Amino acid sequence: MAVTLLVPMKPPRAGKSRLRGAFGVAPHTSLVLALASDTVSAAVAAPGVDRVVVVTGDVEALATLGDLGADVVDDEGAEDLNAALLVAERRLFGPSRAGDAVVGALQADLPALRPAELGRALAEAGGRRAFTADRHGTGTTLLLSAPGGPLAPRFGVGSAAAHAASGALALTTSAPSLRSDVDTADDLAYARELGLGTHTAELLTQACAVP
Ligand SMILES: Nc1nc2c(ncn2[C@@H]2O[C@H](COP(=O)(O)OP(=O)(O)OP(=O)(O)O)[C@@H](O)[C@H]2O)c(=O)[nH]1
Ligand SMILES: C=C(OP(=O)(O)O)C(=O)O
Repeated sequence: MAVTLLVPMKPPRAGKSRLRGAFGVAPHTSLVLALASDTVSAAVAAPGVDRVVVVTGDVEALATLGDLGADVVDDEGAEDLNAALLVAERRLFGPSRAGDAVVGALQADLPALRPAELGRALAEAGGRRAFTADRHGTGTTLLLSAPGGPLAPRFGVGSAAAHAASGALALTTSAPSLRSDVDTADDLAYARELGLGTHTAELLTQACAVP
């Protein structure tokens, strides 16, 4: 079963506004890129993942994610996150989603992500449309289609309940690193306890070293 993971991202200067200043003097774009670099590196290495595709309105600003093994594609001016995912799904698989490929959406702010935990979630889904809720139980960090089926994303406030209501299976595998997206400074502290990936850890060290 081939799994392609879409990783939606606003242009880095615009995204993750709630984290502005959380890394002291580090530029905001560096912070957004570090979080995404750790996410992409782990996703590319996860068992069962064939392809990782970053979907964004600013391909140029995120080109370095290509060096980590992701493809970076334009969201064609999509108006929001769900629309950007639909644009990429259509672009990669065509309008009818023929074949048995699984498409997923993975949040770009999972700096503690462990490849094995993502692999366990894919294995538990086992070809069913499924999702992982974030550690608060309200948001969604990963949504997977059934083979050949539509992703039908419902990201946004209360997305875990929305995905469950749409018939997606709530995965129960213990995967703290997959559930720990970083929207706030508190989330960053939590991910730090789990163990940050090298890009985010190094940026944090540099930011703290500057008086
Ligand atoms: N390509 C694309 N990605 C988006 C869009 N809107 C949100 N995203 C991305 O989807 C993910 C989750 O979105 P949000 O939780 O709203 O995150 P955010 O807007 O970056 O963060 P805040 O500004 O703190 O709310 C983030 O990686 C966003 O950058 C969009 O219109 N297009
Ligand atoms: C958009 C979502 O993510 P976040 O927690 O980053 O706002 C979501 O969980 O649906």
